[in-house]
Amino acid sequence: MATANKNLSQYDKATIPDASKFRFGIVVSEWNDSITENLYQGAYDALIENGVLPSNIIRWNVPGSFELVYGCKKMQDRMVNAIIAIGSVIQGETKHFDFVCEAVSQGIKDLNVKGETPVIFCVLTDNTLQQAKDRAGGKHGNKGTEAAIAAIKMAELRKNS
Ligand SMILES: Nc1c(NC[C@H](O)[C@H](O)[C@H](O)CO)[nH]c(=O)[nH]c1=O
Ligand SMILES: CC(=O)[C@@H](O)COP(=O)(O)O
Repeated sequence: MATANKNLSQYDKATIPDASKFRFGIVVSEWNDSITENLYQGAYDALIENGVLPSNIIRWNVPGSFELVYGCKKMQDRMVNAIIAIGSVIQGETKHFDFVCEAVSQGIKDLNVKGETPVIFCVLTDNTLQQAKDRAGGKHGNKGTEAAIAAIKMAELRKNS
């Protein structure tokens, strides 16, 4: 189902595990920070709404989405139950968009394969700034909220596995 047909901020609270004992790392790209700050706020608010203590949320910033992979790799060395990687990649004039998106998605996939701490892919890859705005608290909701819920569910899966 395309994002246009759902709201990224909607979830059934009854299906969310108790997150009060979990610790989360959030690594945030500074590129397109008008978007990434909205994504972070959506993720932070959803974690708090589901019982996570503010002191159990660790935030690090990285320059761009390409550096999310390194930042999340180092975050995996910390005592957190799950990690959220937040970025916004927007198509420019060149093929650079393709290389950044590929590197980040493959890199975060690799961290999930090789590491013990789940890393949630909260990286928007949009054709336009408007598409990014629509998915970072706009008409399609907030991808950060969706990512926080995924992080809680994956932390619970890791605990029970
Ligand atoms: N164009 C975007 C970038 N580009 C920067 C790279 O992510 C990286 O920081 C640079 O190549 C140095 O290694 N990053 C984004 O997050 N979003 C963009 O739209
Ligand atoms: C995703 C990017 O790196 C891109 O926004 C950079 O813009 P350009 O392709 O015009 O250099």
